[in-house]
Amino acid sequence: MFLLALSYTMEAILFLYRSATQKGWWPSQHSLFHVMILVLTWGAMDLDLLDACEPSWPQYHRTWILSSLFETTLCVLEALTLSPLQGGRYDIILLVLQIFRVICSTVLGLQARVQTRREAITVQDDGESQWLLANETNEQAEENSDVVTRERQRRRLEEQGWFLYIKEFRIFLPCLWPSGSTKGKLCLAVLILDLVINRFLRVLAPRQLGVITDNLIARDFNRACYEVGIWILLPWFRNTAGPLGAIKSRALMEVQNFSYQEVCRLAFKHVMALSMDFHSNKDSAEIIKAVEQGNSINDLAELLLLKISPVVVDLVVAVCYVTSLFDKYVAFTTFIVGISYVCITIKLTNWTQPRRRIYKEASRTESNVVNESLRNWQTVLYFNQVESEKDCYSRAVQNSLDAKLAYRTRMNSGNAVETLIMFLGLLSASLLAIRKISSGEASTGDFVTLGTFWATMTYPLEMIAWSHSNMTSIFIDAERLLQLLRTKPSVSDRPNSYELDVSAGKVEFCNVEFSYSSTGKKILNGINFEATRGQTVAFVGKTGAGKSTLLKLICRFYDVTGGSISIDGQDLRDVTLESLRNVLGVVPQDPCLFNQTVLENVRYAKPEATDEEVIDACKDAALHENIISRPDGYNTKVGERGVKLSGGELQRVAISRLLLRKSKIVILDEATSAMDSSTEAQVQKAFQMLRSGRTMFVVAHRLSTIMDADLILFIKDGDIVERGTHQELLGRKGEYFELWERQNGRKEQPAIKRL
Ligand SMILES: Nc1ncnc2c1ncn2[C@@H]1O[C@H](COP(=O)(O)OP(=O)(O)OP(=O)(O)O)[C@@H](O)[C@H]1O
Repeated sequence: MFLLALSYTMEAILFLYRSATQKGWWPSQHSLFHVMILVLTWGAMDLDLLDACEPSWPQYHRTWILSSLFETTLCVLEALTLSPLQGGRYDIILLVLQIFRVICSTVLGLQARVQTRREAITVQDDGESQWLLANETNEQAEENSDVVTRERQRRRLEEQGWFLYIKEFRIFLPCLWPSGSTKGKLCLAVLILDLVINRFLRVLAPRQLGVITDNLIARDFNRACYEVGIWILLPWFRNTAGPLGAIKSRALMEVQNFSYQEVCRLAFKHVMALSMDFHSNKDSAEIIKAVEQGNSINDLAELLLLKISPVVVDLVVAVCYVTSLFDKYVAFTTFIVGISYVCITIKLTNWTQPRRRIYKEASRTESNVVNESLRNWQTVLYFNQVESEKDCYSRAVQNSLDAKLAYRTRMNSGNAVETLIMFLGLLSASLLAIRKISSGEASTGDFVTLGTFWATMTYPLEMIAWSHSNMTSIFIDAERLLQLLRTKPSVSDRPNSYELDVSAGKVEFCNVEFSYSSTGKKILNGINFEATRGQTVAFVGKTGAGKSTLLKLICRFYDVTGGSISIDGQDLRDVTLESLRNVLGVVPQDPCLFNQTVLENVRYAKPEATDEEVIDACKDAALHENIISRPDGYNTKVGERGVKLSGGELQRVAISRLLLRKSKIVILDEATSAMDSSTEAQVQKAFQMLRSGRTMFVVAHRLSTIMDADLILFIKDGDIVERGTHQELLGRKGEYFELWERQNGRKEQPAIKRL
């Protein structure tokens, strides 16, 4: 850095000395460009470094690479203009100084690159471990929350720059590349071909206008008419309604459809595979929104293929073409205006982004508020809170509108600055071109060509800047989906997991301990018992004792934190989740139904079941009469989550599913709690039939329903405090006996403390 500064000082002294002694005080055109480059180089570096509160290696990397590019350009220009005859001592010293600076900035750029990579590896390790930590210890409903993760991603973007940030999105690559589809590949080839043809057409159209102007000035009208014909034809070819445009649109649609489908599939599959701790901690509206916004990643295909890659080609072509028309100075002006435009636009976009984030957040909150209120409509009415909900929603809408206004204001200011740069650029290029025409080195037609071509040249520049801001938006929208995809399920198949083989149906709990990661509180403390085929094990105890948790562990919604659960000697953690869930039949505490017909809901348990099988299952579950009494019978729609059914009917639909599926291991979590006693008695009969040949686990508060269980476990604060059959437990006269007596009215219920 010190050497570079020294070289610049020496150069400044030389420049002043030479101007004063050899060529007078008026600097040459070449010297002016020289100064311009210096200002731009250091301007760009300062902009980048000053922008960050704490400059980091990626920023040094960017600035040195930029500096090295500018210096190399300058050096080449210097070498080209230096003729051996004219080149005096000072010019040669100047050239040597420039070569020195090229070497210095390149070395510094490479060093910064190495440091950037090192930092990246450290941060990645850190990130990975945090994710793994998150999954293994499952610490975080909160830490894993959107706000924290988004904030961390935003910080990473600021600290590491775009390159490393974009790298994180590589998991979307398979969705964008149609590897398995010949049609998709063909469409990509069409798009690439269109790009190549378009590059030629972009230059030919302005050139044609110049040729027409020259012909008109030369009064060669016949030739001018012919050239006009070609001139009209060229834009038509390029037009979206032209033949090329139509083919391209079709191919683009295919590619976009492919990526859209792939992203949706990937997101859905991943979210469905996530574990219960994730689903119980996340707001489903938030997840849906994330998947929806993640679809904007599809636009990436279009952006990368059709917007960014052609821009580089267009810029090179523009510089070469303008050089051939006028000279390297006009071309260089174009180039410099382009670079400044892009740099400043990127800076302005970064300046606008925080407001965009706030706006997005506010609009998400707005949709969450309305979602929550609608979902809890009944609760709102019970507590007469319509007014307060309305106020809350109005506030959310107002916040969203304010945030939108702030974002749009910043965006418009940025646009004004960008347009100003382009106007100034056009002005300088036109003045330089007029100088060439006045000296007879270029024709009037060339000026017309430049004017028309400027619009063509500015388009790629605008496209780079637009792509940057658009890409920022795409990535921000996709951030949420990225978080989801990076969240690994806390319960998943182990690398060597195998298919569960159930023969004796022996389920064994061996010193099982468990605590939910979100609270860390121990729920189960060393549970031991076993059950074999044909046996029914019932869990009883006070609410919150840990009964449902035991059932969730059999389903492996969570992994035990101590001890083990096995089925026929196979540890649940070693078998595949799919094979485990294939042998389980569950009636949960709060069954959920799809908003479909009763028939479809029951058949969900066994898609290949015939209508007769479904009806038989419903009859066994004492549901048949209720269904046929409805006008649409089995085709009655049950409403969202089954709201059109009573609590008892809902439970019976769930029981019908279970009876239809005939699983080897049956789990009933207060399956009949919402039924009247006569319906319950009918359902119990069905359970009696189901018992034989199956291992059954039952949680029940009404002890009369589990009296004939082979083993009753009384759970208290995560421990089995009593075990045995109904008669044995009654004989023990312990906690179970007390509960039984209370339920049968022979003992007083504990007094409810009055407030
Ligand atoms: N997802 C969860 N995260 C954290 N704690 C939980 C979670 N689910 C349950 N708990 C807690 O674990 C304890 C045991 O809950 P569990 O549902 O197993 O009780 P239970 O005996 O089935 O109660 P009930 O008879 O009321 O259904 C309770 O204190 C409960 O608050």
